[in-house]
Order: sequence, then structure tokens, then C-alpha cells
Amino acid sequence: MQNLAKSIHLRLTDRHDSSGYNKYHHREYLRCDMKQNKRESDYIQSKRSCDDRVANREFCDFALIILTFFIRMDIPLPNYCCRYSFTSGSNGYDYSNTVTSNGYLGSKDSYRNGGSFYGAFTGDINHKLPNHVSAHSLINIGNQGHQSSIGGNDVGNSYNGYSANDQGNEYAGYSNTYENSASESYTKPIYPTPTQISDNYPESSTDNGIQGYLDSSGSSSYSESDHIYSPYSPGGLTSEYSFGKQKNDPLNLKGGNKHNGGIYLIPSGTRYTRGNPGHVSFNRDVPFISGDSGLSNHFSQAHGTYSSGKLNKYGYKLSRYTPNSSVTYVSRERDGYYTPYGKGGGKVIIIKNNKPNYAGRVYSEDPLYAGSNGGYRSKSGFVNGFSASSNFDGYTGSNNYNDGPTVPRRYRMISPVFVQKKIPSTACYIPNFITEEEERQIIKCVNSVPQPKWTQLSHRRLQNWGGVPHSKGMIAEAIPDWLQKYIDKVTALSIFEKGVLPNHILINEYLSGQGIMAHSDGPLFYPIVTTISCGSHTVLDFYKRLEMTEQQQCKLEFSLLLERRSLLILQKDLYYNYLHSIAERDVDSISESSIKNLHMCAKKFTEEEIIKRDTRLSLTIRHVPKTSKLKLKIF
Ligand SMILES: O=C(O)CCC(=O)C(=O)O
Ligand SMILES: [Fe+2]
Repeated sequence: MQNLAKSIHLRLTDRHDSSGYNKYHHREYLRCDMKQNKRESDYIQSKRSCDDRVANREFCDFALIILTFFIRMDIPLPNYCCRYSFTSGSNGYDYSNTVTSNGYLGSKDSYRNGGSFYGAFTGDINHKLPNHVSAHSLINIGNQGHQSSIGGNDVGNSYNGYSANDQGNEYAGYSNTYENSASESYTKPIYPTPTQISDNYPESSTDNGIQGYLDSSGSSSYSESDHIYSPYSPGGLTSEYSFGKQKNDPLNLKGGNKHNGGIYLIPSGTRYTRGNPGHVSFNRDVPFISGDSGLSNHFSQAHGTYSSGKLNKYGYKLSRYTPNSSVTYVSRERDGYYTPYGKGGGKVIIIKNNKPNYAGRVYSEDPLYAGSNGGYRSKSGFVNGFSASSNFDGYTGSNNYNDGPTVPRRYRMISPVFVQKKIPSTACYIPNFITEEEERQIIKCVNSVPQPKWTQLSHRRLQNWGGVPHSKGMIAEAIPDWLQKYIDKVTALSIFEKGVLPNHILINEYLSGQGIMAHSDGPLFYPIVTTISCGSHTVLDFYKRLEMTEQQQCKLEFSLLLERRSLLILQKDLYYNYLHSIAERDVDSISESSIKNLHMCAKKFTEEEIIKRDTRLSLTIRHVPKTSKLKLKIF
């Protein structure tokens, strides 16, 4: 059967169509003369052995009859593009740099400093919280009506501590009372899975019912209702401030968040550590590409929400899901509260750095926004370098908190996550999507399936699971549990729409030095392809799909480094308008100018670093339409 499959394969690969592509099953190969990518059919031709030819002749007739059922072929992968909005996550927390492993305040006394935000210290009535607050590591500065009353009267009334009641309303699923404890150990949770933000709140939503955001005096802080969105406004500030451990999926609390044009895939582990959402000076469309000019510099220092103006409803909302069990962002609410004082609305970008690389202060580039209108104070040295410098969060008052304890913070989020309007998200790279153990299991299972399951191509081999895709559909076959697990895992990302959930896995095996020629995965598949890499990295090259001519020169547009255990999601533009290939190389050289996702990689590479390829298995998980469960009897 293997020979048969091979013979059919050979026949099919020889077919060309007039468009300049080889129709190689469902994949369209560009006939172009690339240095690194010869035509797949050439490979096959040149490798064709005597045995193959015999096999071809012997099985020719037989093959034609049962062609539909026995093609064990390559399946198309969607084409990918990168315009380049990336979202990424990883499965780790970052303990490095300024992140301490014991991120909790040592004791409640830790935050009693100087009548700071935190504690029960009574020395300064304007800068204190009620006593009961002090037992919480994440504190609430409550409802500051204005700058001069930080921690003052308002606070006393508005802070609810962190109670079950609050959570009931606000942090559904987040119910454990958290008391700060020096001895509390930190268990690394696993939040590797990005979650698409549900689209409950369309851009146009104004939802008057939940807008308006009353301060303690009962007056509305702002009027631009369509810019401000309170996701769970439980009646003003009084009850909305609650801190503590956060629900796993902060953005889906009450189902209320929105992907906003290009907002996708916020890992459920994301903790929106706060910076300064009122930080108003950016107002750019941002191609978020490492090395790109523009915001990447800023992003390298960003924590939390940057707003290019007044926060819109999303930013606002996100700003309020800040709390992390170890991150104390006293200024969080004030960000929201003073949002109205920001400049005119714009995009909202939310970024998390995995490795804070700032020293001293975080938000330093731009002028304050709130100033005397509001703003809030921070402590110098607060939260690992969050500084009360004059341009930190716009605080310009005299009562700078410079006595602050350094509140160690632990980053719950990792690789950059950004949310931005208007830039289509066509590629998503998630390092460490699977664990080392899972990777080991996959490799083991793939290598122990019976030999006939493999389809040997000239320069790689593959396995189809779930059926063999065919232009007329696919007869669905059961997928073993060890693989279904990854279909489920990818499904959980919510990137596939209902009705077109992934139902097929193509496993490609590339030995070092092997690759795949430039192709587009063709029209058969639903145009989202997800690929898990195991065993080795590779570099996926993308070419712009141009007018096809017979001997076209292909121009490499950019590349993505696919680390082992990573997941790559490609769709839309990348699927339709780009070709992808893997060059036949034993090693890859790191180049920031061509590899566009280096900043998202789990490992940090240096320019011109040479990385050696090993045997790589790729699991391409996607939806094959028109499946039938018919069990056809074959002879
Ligand atoms: O192995 C990969 O990552 C890419 C495979 C591919 O492009 C395909 O099978 O269509
Ligand atoms: Fe492909």
C-alpha cells in the first residue's frame, strides 16, 4: 500500500496547471526558481528510483480505481502572512530580572510606610487607607475624587477590601480570600492557552446601561460614553474595587470583552499589570515588529495599557482587570478614574513584557496626562522600579511618595501581548504551547505508528490523521487520543469558528536539511492553519504571492522562527496572499531583519547566531471541510 500511495503521489506531483502552479494535491506550488526551494516535483523526479517505477507500472490501474481512497498525501497548509500583529504567550512566569519569587508583601506592615496607599498608618490622613485594608496584598485606594484626596475620605468609604461579595459581582470565579503572607509560596500556574476575547461588545456598542461612572460624590466623571466602558460597573467606584487573586481568564469575566478589530488571543494567564493607561502621547498605527521603528521602543518598557489617548472602553476595561496576586498597582483605579482627563481617544494597546528591562522608572518617555486634573501618585521604587518621578503617571504634586516599599512583583505574563485596533491579526506565535513532556510523547507516538501510516515523499515524510483530505471532501477517520488532545488544545483557542473546528492533523517529518518548497495551502481548507513544532525549530519563509509567470523570481518577504513546542497560527492574508516554504538547510542563522518574531521566542537569540536543525515533526492542525463519516467498503 505504501508503494501504491507513493506511485499515486508521483503521478500527481507531475501535474501542472496553466496558472504556473503545480497542483500538488491540495497544495499549490509556485513554479519559481528559488535558490533554496526546488520544485517538489523535481525532488521527486530526481529521487525516483527504479523500484518506484516498477511500483508505478504494477499498480497503475489499481491506483486509478481507488485513487480517492488511498491517496496518502500531503495536505495543504494555509498560507500565512504577517502584517504583523502578533500575539503571544508562553507557559511560564517570569522570575527573572526584577521579578521576585516571593512577590507578596512581606507583611501588612510593608505597606504602611509613611501613610502610603497601603496600610493602616494613621499619620497622614490624606494618604492612608482604612485599617482593614492593610491585610490585603492588593489594595484599593478607593475612590479618589481628586488628587488631593488620595487615600483620604473617599477611600474610607469606598474601599471594600476584598471580599467575597465583591468578587461575586466582579470577579466571578475568583473567590478565595487572599491574605498577604510572607510565607506564602508561589506555585507556578499553567496558563499557556490564549483565549480569544469574546465578541460581546461590538465596537459600536454604547451600552448606556453600564456607562457612566460615578465618583463618590455621585457625579459622573465623564461623559464620553462611547469611549468608556465599564464592564461590570456595579454602581460606581464603591463596589468595584476589589483586589486579590485574579480570575484565570480576566478578560472573559462576565463574558464581556471584545476583540476589537485586531484584538485577539489574550492568554488566559495574562495579568494586566498596570502602567499608565492615561499615558497619552502615542497615537500611531503600530506595526509591532521587533526592530521596527516606532513603538517597539516604547513597548519594551510597557506594562499594561498604553493609550494613545483617552482609553476607550476596552482599555478601560482591561485596565481594571489588573490585579495580580502579587502586583500591587495602587494606581490602577485611578487610571480608569482619570481616563476622562486623557486626550482624545485613540487606539489602545496592551502590552506585557516578560522581562522588564527598565531600571528606575517605567513610563518616562512622555509627558504626563492628568496632571492637576487628577493623576495619581506612586511611590518611588514602587513595584520594582515604578517610580514616582515627575512624569510617572502624571503626578506632579508635592506629596510624592518616596518612602515607598518596593513591592516585589511577579510577572504573571510573559511574552508580549498586545491588543490593538485595526491591524489584522494574521499570525500568532505562541512559544511553549506544549510542554516538554507533551513534545516527548508526540515524538514517541508518531514514531511508533505502523510504517504504512507514513507517506514517504522524496524530501520528507508525513502522516495524515483524521482522514485523507481530498478536494471532494474527506472521509473522516478517528483520531487517536494522543493527537486529539492537541486538536482540543488548539480548539480551545477559539480561533476557529463554530462549524469549522479543526478535524485533521497532518504530521510532517523533516530531517535536518529537509524542507518544503514554496506553496500556498490552497483553497480546500478553512483558512486557518495551526502548526505545532516538535523536536526542532525551523524557519518558515514567506513570499508574497505575485502575478504568476512561468519563471518567476520569488522574493522572500520575511521569515518566522518556529521553536520547538511552539504553535503558529496563520490565517487570512497570510493564507491567501503569501506562499510559505522551509529551506533545505541544516542550520539557520538568526537575523532580526528577516525573522520577524524573534522578540516572541522563548529563547533569546543573538544576531547571526547559528542554530542547528534536528529532526522536526510538525503537527498541522486544521479544518478539512466536507467530511463524511461514511465507512466505504474497499474491496
Ligand atoms: O512543517 C511546517 O511547519 C509546514 C508544513 C506545510 O507548510 C504544509 O504541510 O503545508
Ligand atoms: Fe503549507
